[in-house]
Amino acid sequence: MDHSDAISATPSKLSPIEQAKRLAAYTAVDEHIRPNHKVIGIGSGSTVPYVVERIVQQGEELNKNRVFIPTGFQSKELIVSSNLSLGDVDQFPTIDVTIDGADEVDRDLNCIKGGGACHLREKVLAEAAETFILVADYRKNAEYLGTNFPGIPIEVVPFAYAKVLQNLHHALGSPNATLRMAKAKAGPVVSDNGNFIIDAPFPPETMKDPYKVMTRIKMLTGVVEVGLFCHMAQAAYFGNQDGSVTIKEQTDGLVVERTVLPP
Ligand SMILES: O=C(CO)[C@H](O)[C@H](O)COP(=O)(O)O
Repeated sequence: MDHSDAISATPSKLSPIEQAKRLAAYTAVDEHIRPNHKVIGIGSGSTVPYVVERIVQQGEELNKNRVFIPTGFQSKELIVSSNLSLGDVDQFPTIDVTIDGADEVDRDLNCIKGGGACHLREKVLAEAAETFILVADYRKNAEYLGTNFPGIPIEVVPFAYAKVLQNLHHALGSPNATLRMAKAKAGPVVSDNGNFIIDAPFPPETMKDPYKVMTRIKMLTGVVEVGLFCHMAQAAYFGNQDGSVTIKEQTDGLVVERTVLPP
């Protein structure tokens, strides 16, 4: 199977955005999930089901000897419903490859994550992985973070949320930081870890140095994890509208870009 499968399979059933997600996911799996990989981290979001779909297509023979580590409730369900073996990072603190979605990726492969409030576990699985790969559609491919996805998701322990919000508003330069509210429940979003999520937008100048802003936020007492992943990804795959895939990858300490053209 190759890149063309992601374009040809039931095209009419998928919207152009969904096709772009699937293209990215299939290409990333084809290039990074090898027969010798036995411990695989599965991220969260709407692109990741295509990652699992492609892994399942690699066949039972390969998958029967593998264990899959989820980043949260959604990916756990995905692994179980795909009849793949479930593990956890406390059993497997070293992961061969983790593939995950992203809310935005910059030219240096830094990214914003946490749109689905899963970024604590996602960062643990990214850090535990020998190789960490991002998959997304073309809308997530940006020069700088904060271009299309303005807020940085921040997981906080519930009793500290008001103090952290105040720190963000008055000391860190994010006057519009807000507590993320649930859509089908009264009150705030509660993460898989029982915590709250703050979304903190920062001015473009600040976002040009995501590592600096990440460390400043992380130093606030009450913050559990920041949805900025700096210097972690080896590559990011973006499915494009024309059926091509743009790949940004680390090569000899530099991020280089290549394109896989449609068949
Ligand atoms: O960080 C995440 C969840 O916390 C997701 O990976 C991110 O929101 C991307 O999701 P999608 O593939 O639906 O665009």
